[in-house]
Amino acid sequence: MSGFDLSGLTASFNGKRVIGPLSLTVHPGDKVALVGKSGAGKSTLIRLIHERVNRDSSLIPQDLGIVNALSVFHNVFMGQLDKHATWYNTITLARPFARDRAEVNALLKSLGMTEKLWTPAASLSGGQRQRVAIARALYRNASVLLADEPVSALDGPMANSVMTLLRDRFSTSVIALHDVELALNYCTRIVGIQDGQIALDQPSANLVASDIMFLY
Ligand SMILES: Nc1ncnc2c1ncn2[C@@H]1O[C@H](COP(=O)(O)OP(=O)(O)OP(=O)(O)O)[C@@H](O)[C@H]1O
Repeated sequence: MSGFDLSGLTASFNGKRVIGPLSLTVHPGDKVALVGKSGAGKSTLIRLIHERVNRDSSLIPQDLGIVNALSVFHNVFMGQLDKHATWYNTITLARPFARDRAEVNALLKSLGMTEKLWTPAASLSGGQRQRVAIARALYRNASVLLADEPVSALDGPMANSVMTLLRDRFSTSVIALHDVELALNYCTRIVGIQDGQIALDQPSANLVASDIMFLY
């Protein structure tokens, strides 16, 4: 699966509706940026989409989901935990296989983090932790990327290099982004969220940054 057609998406907290009901169709090859002001419902929508497409997606959540007690290697390896037998995962915990070490190392190299393979995640910086979550999503290699502010802790050049990597590695994606320029440069479709509803849905090619500002 690389596209999806979801309807009846709703979320409420304490009896207050924060998303929907809304429908979202994502075609194979769509690279969707979710934009909108803080609290508009972007993270909630990413979570709702993930609940529906789950195993077919690579997820980068806003809280990253990093396990501090584990090494960088093991955090990245978790991206494929459900693809291996239990015995394989158990052996990997103590003594990772050379093929997996090489694959994870290559991913970390593309993210400028080779020397951190065996570092405990607890001792990483915020930007390094974010890159571990990105490496985990790349390692999972699902057909769809769902990401919530995946480059918010990275400096400008690194943010651009990671967005290029994600664009090239995932043909279909939905990425919540607060940086409108990144959204326009790296995504093919802009979906604007306002008060839990879709207030804008246009190809990026038809838009400039000022067209999106009414959402903020
Ligand atoms: N666990 C929760 N309990 C109560 N309210 C919540 C919870 N999670 C989100 N909300 C509320 O739902 C609304 C949408 O939140 P959400 O995190 O989806 O927004 P967002 O667009 O991703 O914001 P940001 O850009 O700041 O991350 C907000 O009003 C928020 O306060």
